[in-house]
Amino acid sequence: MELQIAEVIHLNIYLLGLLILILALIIIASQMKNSKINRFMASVPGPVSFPLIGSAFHLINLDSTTLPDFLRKQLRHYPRIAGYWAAGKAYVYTGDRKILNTIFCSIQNTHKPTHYALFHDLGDGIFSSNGAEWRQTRKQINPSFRTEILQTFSDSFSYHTKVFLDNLQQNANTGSCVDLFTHLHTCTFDLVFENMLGYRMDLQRKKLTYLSKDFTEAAKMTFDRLFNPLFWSPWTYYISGKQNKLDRVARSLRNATKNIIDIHMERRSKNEKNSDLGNSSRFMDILLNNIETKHMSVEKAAEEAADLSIGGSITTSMTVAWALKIMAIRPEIQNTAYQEVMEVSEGKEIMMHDLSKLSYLESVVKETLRHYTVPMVGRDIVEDIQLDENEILPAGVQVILALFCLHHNPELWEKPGAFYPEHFSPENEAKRPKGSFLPFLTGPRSCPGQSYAMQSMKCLLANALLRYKFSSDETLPEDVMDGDYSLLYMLFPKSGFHVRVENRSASKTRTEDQDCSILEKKSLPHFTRKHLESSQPHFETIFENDALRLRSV
Ligand code: HEM
Repeated sequence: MELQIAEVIHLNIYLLGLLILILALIIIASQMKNSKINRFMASVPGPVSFPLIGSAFHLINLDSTTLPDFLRKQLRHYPRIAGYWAAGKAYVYTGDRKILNTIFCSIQNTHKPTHYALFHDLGDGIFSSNGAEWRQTRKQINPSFRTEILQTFSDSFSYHTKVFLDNLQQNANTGSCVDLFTHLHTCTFDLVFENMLGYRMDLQRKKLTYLSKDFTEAAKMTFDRLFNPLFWSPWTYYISGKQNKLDRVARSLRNATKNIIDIHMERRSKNEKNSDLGNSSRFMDILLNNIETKHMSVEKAAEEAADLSIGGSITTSMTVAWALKIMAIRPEIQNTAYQEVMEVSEGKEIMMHDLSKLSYLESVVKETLRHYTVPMVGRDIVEDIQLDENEILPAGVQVILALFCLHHNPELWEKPGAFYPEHFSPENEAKRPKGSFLPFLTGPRSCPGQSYAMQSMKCLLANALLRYKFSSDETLPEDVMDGDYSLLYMLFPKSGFHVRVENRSASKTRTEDQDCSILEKKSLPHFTRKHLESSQPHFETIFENDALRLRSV
């Protein structure tokens, strides 16, 4: 008996010893890791840091409207890199070209930080996913952005551009201003729904602008939440009543994408496969194939579709709205772009194959993106990155990658604060070091929709210039960084996108002459006319009911 007790005591001491050893190893490992982080943070400049709160007090006034000014000060004080401590966590902020390119191109460091989870309410798909799930989705969707697929969107671009321009006609020659944003956002929703999800919603034709308005409101709420730590907890957000509102809007977009998927699946089950639909690389086919092979639930596919519709519509519409607003304020830029479009079009509508000839217009789009694109993105560093010979960015820090600072760095841009399309003339582009302009990022987690975006934006702008002249009484600040913006994925002007629209009498374009029914018949890239007509009433009913239900809540 005594022997047994001694054995138990002996065993317990042994286990206790093992436990202490494991704990000691964990503490040493974490200290080693932290000391790496501590060493790195001590080596980079940054604001003073106090125990517990770190440098968080610097962020007290930061919100979606003060962000541009904050970024500007960062650029001035810490042009290369800065370190911040907040709530015991190390944050690194950088707008440096070399560092940005090194981080973006790192295959291991594609993780998005936890705050991206706040965007799950709007769409819980590729935009915020991480690890194996992200890798798998990304690999699968990449082919749906190939040139040969994009080329099939040509008629669809023409059709929706034409509807957008027709809708603007009621504001033409009235002398009063129209806010372009909702018009454009509804148009780019139509484009993404049709080209990516294989469904013609015709929101513009039906004047269903609520999707743009509700979604914009929900996105604004999410960005406000991002800057308000009080609302980061689901509980406080729920109690504030905001979560309910957000859910309602998000449900509307999710229902839309889920209904589109249901319609496609129904067709597939009835063997109504379009000959060029079944195994193609189009985005919707990829989702449907994944559902059929049970690699993805219908709900997950709807989330992916919602994410893509958001990412693809708000960014392109905002860029086009900015470019038109700027050309309205700066007639000399508008005239040069118009002359180029006229030469290329020879009086006809600009089609997709004409776009590569519009180099000045492309410079205008790029200069617009330089100023107003997504100003910053975040990454969690999960594996050490060698920044240069003597500098390692350690795993465990979160980085804020400030494209805004890169795009306004006086060492890279001749006139950083001016709107100057000549920054993108072939000579100036050749002089600038590689990786100075990253509106779509670079590397494995860059924007897959870059070519789609450039083509759809140029198509909208070129045809808009052919048909209308834009003007405005607003002025641009001498230094673009002095403007009043809020963060809405990109920089959104507080004054909106109000411009006057006038018909260009001398240049009646083919778009104007053309009977829309011809375009309607031409512009069905995914389905035959029969497919669209048969499904349209079904979907419209579901969607409009949703709209009514939402409005009545
Ligand atoms: C002017 C237009 C656009 C701009 C400036 C833009 C910019 C960006 C940026 C900066 C990111 C990275 C975001 C981050 O890491 O936090 C991104 C990601 C993404 N974009 Fe775009 N984008 C545009 C248009 C589009 C379009 C038209 C589509 C699709 C039709 C699209 C689809 C996506 C997707 C799916 C991602 C997530 C990629 C991933 O995480 O692997 N974007 N975009």
